[in-house]
Amino acid sequence: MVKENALAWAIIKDSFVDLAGDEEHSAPGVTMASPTVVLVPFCVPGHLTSMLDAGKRLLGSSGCPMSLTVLVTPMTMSANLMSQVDDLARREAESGFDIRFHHLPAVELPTKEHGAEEFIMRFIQLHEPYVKAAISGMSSPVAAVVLDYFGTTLLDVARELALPAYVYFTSAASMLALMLRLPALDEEVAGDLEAVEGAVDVAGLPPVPAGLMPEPLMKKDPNYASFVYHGRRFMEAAGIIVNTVAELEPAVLAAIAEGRCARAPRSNVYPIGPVLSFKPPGEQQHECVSWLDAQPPASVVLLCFGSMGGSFPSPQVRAIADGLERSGHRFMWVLRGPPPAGSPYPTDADVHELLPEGFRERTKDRGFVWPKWVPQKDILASAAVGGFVTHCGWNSILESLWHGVPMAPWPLYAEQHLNAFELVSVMGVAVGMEVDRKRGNFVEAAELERAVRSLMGGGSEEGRKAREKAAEAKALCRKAVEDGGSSDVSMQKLAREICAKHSTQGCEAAGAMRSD
Ligand SMILES: COc1cc(-c2[o+]c3cc(O)cc([O-])c3cc2O[C@@H]2O[C@H](CO)[C@H](O)[C@H](O)[C@H]2O)cc(OC)c1O
Ligand SMILES: O=c1ccn([C@@H]2O[C@H](COP(=O)(O)OP(=O)(O)O)[C@@H](O)[C@H]2O)c(=O)[nH]1
Repeated sequence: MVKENALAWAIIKDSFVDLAGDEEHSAPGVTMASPTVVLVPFCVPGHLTSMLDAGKRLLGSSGCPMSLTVLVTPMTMSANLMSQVDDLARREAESGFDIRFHHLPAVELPTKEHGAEEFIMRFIQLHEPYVKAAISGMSSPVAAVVLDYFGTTLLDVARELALPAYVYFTSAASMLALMLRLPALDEEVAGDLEAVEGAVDVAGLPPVPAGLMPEPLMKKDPNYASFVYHGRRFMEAAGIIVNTVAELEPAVLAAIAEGRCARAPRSNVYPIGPVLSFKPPGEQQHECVSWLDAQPPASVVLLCFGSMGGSFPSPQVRAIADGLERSGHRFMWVLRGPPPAGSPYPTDADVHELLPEGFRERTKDRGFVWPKWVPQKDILASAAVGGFVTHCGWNSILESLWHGVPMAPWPLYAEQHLNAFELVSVMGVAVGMEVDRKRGNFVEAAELERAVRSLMGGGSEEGRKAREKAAEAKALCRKAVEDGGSSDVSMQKLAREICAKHSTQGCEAAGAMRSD
């Protein structure tokens, strides 16, 4: 089972290795004369690929010719991640988009005495001189800088260079609203949020039970302080680009725009989602997808728990197995092995060792247990999948909604309890499931059985509503990214704004860079 604080730390310990370099990869023959938008992602796959895909959409929507320059920060680079970035760079070089990857030098790691998010913030801050030097030395005029939401310290660099800076938010608008609310909430609540009884008020959301707050917000430590810091600094950005769909989170987006979350209106928020990174076509069909192809429509419940989940202690594995067996439904269960010491990422599972005796034999005609990484997007695209038991990572949620698959939320870490709350209590696209956060997010077998039955058509009103709402969400998501849809319009507005700022502020920025 994922231990939330330990997990956050492990992510960092695993990810940070010293790697230096300043190679650049770009499309052959590309000249960088057009203005460039500089992306500064948090270099873990979920953040990097999402920002890159959003950037490509920006190029596609832009009225003026623009290129992208990705500043690759080796701060979060494991050798594996590094090679993934190189693959990505190679693929992009062939994609025809005008994209350049610029590797920043490694910096000395700060001490790790506090939590993961505070560490990330300070580490990004240490990159300031390199980011500034890289931007100042670019051969193309810089139109704008786009920062990861953990990287708001770099707003200082953008200000010094007189460049418009945007924040790219890879999670839900509800989490954004909470972060914008934090500076005021911090003053209102004297002690730790975990001691708050009842609910936390976030405009645009129903009262959020305090027990569902993201883990780093529970205790007022430096880690918590980093979230308050980002929440405050979001207000300085030229705009916040959010991977969400206006029609999925209308109330919370309105509250942000009208200044009911922060102390001032935050009008330049651009919901441009869903930004989903699809792999290039042509790869061989995965075994899981082949198995699904042989199942009836909407008959299989998928259980998959994100990049860091899927490994559970044996009482939980037994409870899942019992719950699935008793539900009587078809299932595809991505069961992973425990992460190696110091890593947050699960290993391939030894299913014979992990599963209760006889379980596979008894369920072989209707169940598929897969011990490794799966192509989750392809699986959710299968007509056979009728429900998704998910850890509620925001990317997984968007992928599920894109395919109209209703969910049963099993949040594990980060902001996922808040996401789960929104799915059930606001969007209505999920059936609630009781997850005992105090017992390491334990779910009892009978509770899983109940949720799966409800989700998959056991006659419950909640399940029927979730299926109906998920189908509606699918239509909303697809419409949003079509020409003239809300996300398309939002992206065009952003592109126009960047072009307009560039033409009016270009001279000022060029002056600021030259004088450095
Ligand atoms: C949004 O609030 C939180 C996010 C995170 C968090 O931290 C993190 C750290 C890493 O070193 C690597 C990561 O991949 C990672 C991811 C992450 O959040 C997830 O990001 C996804 C986008 O890639 C998506 O938005 C998911 O919903 C997030 O859960 C950690 C955290 O507290 C520990 C947060 O409160
Ligand atoms: O076995 C897996 C586990 C995860 N994913 C993908 O990894 C991403 C997970 O991102 P999310 O925001 O849901 O959660 P996180 O892993 O950041 O907690 C999503 O795109 C999933 O489709 C996948 O393809 N196969």
